[in-house]
Amino acid sequence: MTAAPSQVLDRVLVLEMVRVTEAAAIAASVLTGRGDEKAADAAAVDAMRTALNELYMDGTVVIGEGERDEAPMLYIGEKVGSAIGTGPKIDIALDPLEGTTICATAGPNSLAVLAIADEGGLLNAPDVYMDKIAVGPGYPEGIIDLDKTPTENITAVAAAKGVAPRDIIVCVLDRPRHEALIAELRSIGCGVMLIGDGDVAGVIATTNPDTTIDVYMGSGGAPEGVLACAALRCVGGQFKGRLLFRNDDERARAAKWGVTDLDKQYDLSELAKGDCIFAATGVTDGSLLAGVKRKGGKIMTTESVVMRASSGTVRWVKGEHRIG
Ligand SMILES: O=P(O)(O)OC[C@H]1O[C@](O)(COP(=O)(O)O)[C@@H](O)[C@@H]1O
Repeated sequence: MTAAPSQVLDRVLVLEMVRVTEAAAIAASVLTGRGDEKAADAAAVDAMRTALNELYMDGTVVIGEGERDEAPMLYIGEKVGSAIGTGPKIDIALDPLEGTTICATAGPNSLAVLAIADEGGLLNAPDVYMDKIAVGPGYPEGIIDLDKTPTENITAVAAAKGVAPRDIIVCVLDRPRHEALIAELRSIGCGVMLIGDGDVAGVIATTNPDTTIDVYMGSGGAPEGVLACAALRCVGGQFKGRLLFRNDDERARAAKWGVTDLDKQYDLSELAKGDCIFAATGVTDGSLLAGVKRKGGKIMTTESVVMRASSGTVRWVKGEHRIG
């Protein structure tokens, strides 16, 4: 699926996005493996906010660290950029440290992540769970459907790939709530790759044959779902998501951010629509990106990816940063 180029998302911003995720990743990396999730997250948030405020834009955080009363920085609705009120109006979805526990325990696949789109381009997903299913590019449109059972989805994907269900690898977050899903997938012979955290990387992994992951399934954060969709818009693939609510408070939160149909099955193009840019920098090593490394005493190396939906361009960026 392609998108018409936005008149607002300046080409310059494509590369500037990397500076922002690099800054967050470097700040978090200093606390990798220190067992302090909050400190690592706070460092990433602070660095990302500072870097965002240097960009020429009138930015609005639509997916961020939470609501204003619970998150002092990068809260939903916060204005960022150096040209508030005058610059191009841009919506921002961000997760300065996706996989806080991974970072705190030096596990794989923690990332600093950012997506931008024209105003209104990203679903203002509340901080609730989302049921998700994703596949990479190359499958017939509509092959995955949350209204179908896991067995039906896997059978369809396997048939389209020309293999048996036992040849399909499904990535699932390792959570007690997924016990029945995992059991069903194993009962039809699928390989289930369990991940401890980090489903943005899990969804994106379906687009990279090297990971061997064919399908992503299960529930995770709704904001992470929108971020993953921004990436899939750029590199191809399909995604379906449905918000999951545990109580009336969560339903009210969704309504507050303009979500009217609470049971809707969202398509990729509704979660991230139009032109968008996605950027990520690895904090720890993972299937998508290498993590931040210290090279000698005063140099940090980073690996990032930045991509744009309208052009389909994917840039892999290696950075060397001199630190004080
Ligand atoms: O841990 P839960 O409650 O199952 O939530 C799943 C979500 O948590 C994560 O694994 C990590 O999120 P954080 O970075 O906020 O810790 C996400 O990738 C995923 O969407």
